[in-house]
Order: sequence, then C-alpha cells, then structure tokens
Amino acid sequence: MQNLLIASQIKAVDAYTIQHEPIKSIDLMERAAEAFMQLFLARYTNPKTTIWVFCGQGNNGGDGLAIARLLYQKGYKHIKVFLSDYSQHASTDYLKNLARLEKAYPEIPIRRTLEEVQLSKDDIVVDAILGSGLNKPLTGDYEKLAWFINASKAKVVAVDVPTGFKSEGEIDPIYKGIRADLVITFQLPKINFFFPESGNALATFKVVPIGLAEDYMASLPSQWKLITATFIRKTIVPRKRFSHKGTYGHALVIAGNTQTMGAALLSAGACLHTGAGLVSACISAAGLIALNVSLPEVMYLSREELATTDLKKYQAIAIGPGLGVEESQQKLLKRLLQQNKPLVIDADALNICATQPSLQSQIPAQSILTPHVKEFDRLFGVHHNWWQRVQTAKQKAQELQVTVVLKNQYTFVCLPNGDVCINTTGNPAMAQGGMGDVLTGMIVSFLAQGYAAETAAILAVYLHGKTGDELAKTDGVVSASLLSANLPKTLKKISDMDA
Ligand SMILES: NC(=O)C1=CN([C@@H]2O[C@H](COP(=O)(O)OP(=O)(O)OC[C@H]3O[C@@H](n4cnc5c(N)ncnc54)[C@H](O)[C@@H]3O)[C@@H](O)[C@H]2O)[C@@H](O)CC1
Repeated sequence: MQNLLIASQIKAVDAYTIQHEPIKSIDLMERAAEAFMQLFLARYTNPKTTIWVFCGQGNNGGDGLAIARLLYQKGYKHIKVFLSDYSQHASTDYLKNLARLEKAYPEIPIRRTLEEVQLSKDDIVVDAILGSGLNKPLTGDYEKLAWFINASKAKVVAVDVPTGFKSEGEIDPIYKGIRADLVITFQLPKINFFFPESGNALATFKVVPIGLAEDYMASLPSQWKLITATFIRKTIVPRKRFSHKGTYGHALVIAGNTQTMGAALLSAGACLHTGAGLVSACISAAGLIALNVSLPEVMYLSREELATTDLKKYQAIAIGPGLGVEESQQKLLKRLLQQNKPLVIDADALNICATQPSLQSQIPAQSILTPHVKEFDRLFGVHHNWWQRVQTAKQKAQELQVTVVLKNQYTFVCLPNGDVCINTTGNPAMAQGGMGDVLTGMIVSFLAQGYAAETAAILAVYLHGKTGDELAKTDGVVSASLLSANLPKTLKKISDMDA
C-alpha cells in the first residue's frame, strides 16, 4: 500500500529531500520540470505547436518557467509565456527561473496582460499558475484568467494540480478553476483526484516521480492509502501443492429471487471462480434448474433449510444480491444477524438495514458492507459530496468495526482502523449491472479461503478491476459474466508474478 499525503505533508517531504538527499530546491524544481517535460514530449510530439505557459509567482509558476525553457531547448520554438504576477510576493525559485529563462532565451515572448494573448483551440496551455499552494478559492484576476483559458478551448496540461483545484478536502460544488485535459502531477496523486467531483477540473492525470524521499514518505502518518499491485502480489497466497477442496473453505451465498436470480448466479459463479473450495447458494426454489444448468459445481440450499442448517460449516456467508426486501427476507436477515457471524452484506440486505436502522448496531463486527452510492446514502443519510461521504464511511467502519466497500469509479475500502484504501483498477467498460454481484461473490470467496475481512475486500476490489482492465484492452464492453469467467486468469497472472 502506498501512503497518500496531503499538501502540507508533501511540503515537509520536499524539505526533507532537499536537506537529506541533499539537493538544492532549485535543482528539485528542475527535476520536476524535467519529469513533466518527458511525459509532455511523449504525448505532444509536434514541435510546431504553439505552447502558452501560464505561470503564477509561486513554485508552481517556477516549474512553469523551467518547463518553458526546457521545451524550447528541445526544439519547441513556439513557446510563449504569460506571467500572472498579480501579487507582491514571488518565490525565490520562481525568480531564479525567470532570470534563467530571460537569460537563456530572451526571444521567448513574455506577456503580462490578457489583451496580449490570443489562444486558439490548436494551442496547448501549460497551466502553472497555482498548484498545491492554493489556500483560498479563486477570485478577481485569477478567476478571470481561469475563465479566459477555459473559454479558449485550447488543450490544457496542468502542472501538478489544475489552478483552483483543492488537493484535498471538500470540493466546491461550483468549480471556478482551470479545466485541464491532463494533469501531470508530481510523485503522488492528490487525494481529491479520486473523487468524482474532480471530473470538473481534470479529464485525466498522470503521476511522474521526482525522487522525493520514499522512506520518509512512507513513515508519515496517513489514513489514505493506494492499493498497489505489489501489495496484492505479496498478499495473495498461491494454492498449496498438497491441498484439497476443504483447504479453500466453504462459502454460502444467500441471494436471488424469482425475478432476480441472475444476481445470485453471478455472485455464486464469481465465488467459484475466485477459488473457494465449495460454494453453496441459498436461492429461492424458482432458481434451482438455472443453478444446476449454469453452475453445476454450486450446491443448493433452500430458504427453508437455511433456518435449520448449522452455519458453522460455512467459513463465510454473503447475503443480499437480488434478495428482495419483503418480510420473509427481512426475517431471514434478522435471524442471520443474530448468529453473530461476520457477513458480507450487499444490495437488498443493505436496503433492509436502511429501512430498519436499528439493525445497523446488530451487524457483526468483521462484517463487510458493499454499498454503491445510492445504497450508501439510503443506509447512512444523504451526502452532498464525496469527501463527506467517505468521511461517513470511515466513521461507520470504525464505529461498527466493519469494512465498508464504498463502490465507485475509484472504490474506497474503509477499514475498522480508520484507513481508507483507494482502488485504482477498473474502467468504464465495466459500467454494467451485475458487477456488484460479482464483487460480493469474490469477497465471500476470499473470506472462505481464510483471508481476513479487510484483506478479502482489498483483494477482491483490486482483482475485479484488474480483470476488467485486462478485458477492456480488447473488448469495448465488459459484462459481469465475462469478467467473472476471466477471474481465474487474472489470479493466475498475479500468483505467477514475483512479489
Ligand atoms: N515536492 C513538491 O511539492 C514540489 C513542488 N513543486 C511545485 O510547487 C508547487 C507548490 O508551490 P507553492 O507552495 O509555492 O504554491 P503555489 O505555487 O501553488 O502557490 C503560490 C502562492 O499562491 C498564493 N495563493 C494560494 N491560493 C491563492 C488564490 N486562490 N488566489 C491567489 N493567490 C493564491 C499562496 O500565497 C501561495 O503561496 C507544487 O504544486 C509544484 O508545482 C515543484 O517545484 C517541485 C517539488
């Protein structure tokens, strides 16, 4: 897992790197500008393009000036610089870079008023006005500048952060900053890049390393983590040579109703494909034939039998996909909650908890809740932005001692210790019904195989998205069934890699 840091921590890492590497701050800025430029050059290969570099007077602006010089040096001769020198104060490294640019290439035009700027849609704007130092909303000249750049339709590549975008904290509902097509950000992504509201400020982002002190970064306290491929590789336990179906646990999926049997089948199928030794599906009788035909490996348990069966034989139980919310399902859920055995609680089981809030306190510790945004707000109240929603998820995970898997483009896995683990696998080709049912089946499968609740949730969200990503390389749409069928391939690939 990789710690994500807030802007003030990054500043401290910056200072630490300068002191301990050691490296002069101006040289670190040069390294950042180089890293930006490498990625920029790989994307924008036409040196004849007009590139307007808009610079503020802080270190973000300093980066911009260094980038302008480096691009010019690389043969991009149509560089123009705009200085938004609206304040009295300029950073030392900004001033040094301004002097370097003027000395090295006095022919590069430098503009200071918008009347002198004509932007066309074929131009590229490098936005280096304000970066992670933003400390208040944009007003006055800065707001006008953002409006001017946005209205131009020129392609915008932002340095580190788009001007006006907060790196962390609640994102203002009306975004007044610069809209970037691409953000090339330094060392670590900003926490707010993972919230859907960031879509107003940036289309996409790329992270470039600038050699900040890794050990120091890892030592700083942060409850925001990125789920990394390395963590997954290290965590997945390969199947043992001398093992049998009993080694990998027995999972029970309680799901499906007459009209929604597909959800149960998807969930039970994904459970199987993720490697549980045995899978049982407790579905309504209407689905028996479908179950036998589509998933012959899965055993059937009737709703009636569930009442009398000893649940100890199941290492893990999931409840909810396509279950229905009628009285009989409510009773079933209540009875299950009383067993005090951790559960994976999804879909209709969450909806039942939402209509009967007293059930929340009965959710056994170590359970995993897997709401999408609507289920989450039904359960824990309406939220007006994602920052607030994730704060509630974090708080509920701690309060109830459960793992909350808040599903979204970037899924937030909130752990009982307060950590928020962000998953970056997955893609829009996966945006189809049934995906959540598959995820639930995967989580209960990992649980049955003996992984701790937090680990099971993290492995499942990563693997789910990763499988979708692999499929999206060749397929425009990735259905839940297709994804499920491909889970064993992804598992194999991950297990075969060296940790
Ligand atoms: N490790 C790092 O953090 C590195 C940072 N670098 C660059 O440094 C940037 C941060 O630099 P700074 O801390 O100088 O900050 P910025 O350059 O983002 O901002 C400069 C100043 O603008 C003022 N300001 C903030 N919000 C404003 C608003 N709404 N209206 C008007 N003025 C406002 C503040 O007083 C701030 O000091 C990063 O985004 C990055 O581009 C790089 O040079 C290399 C290393």
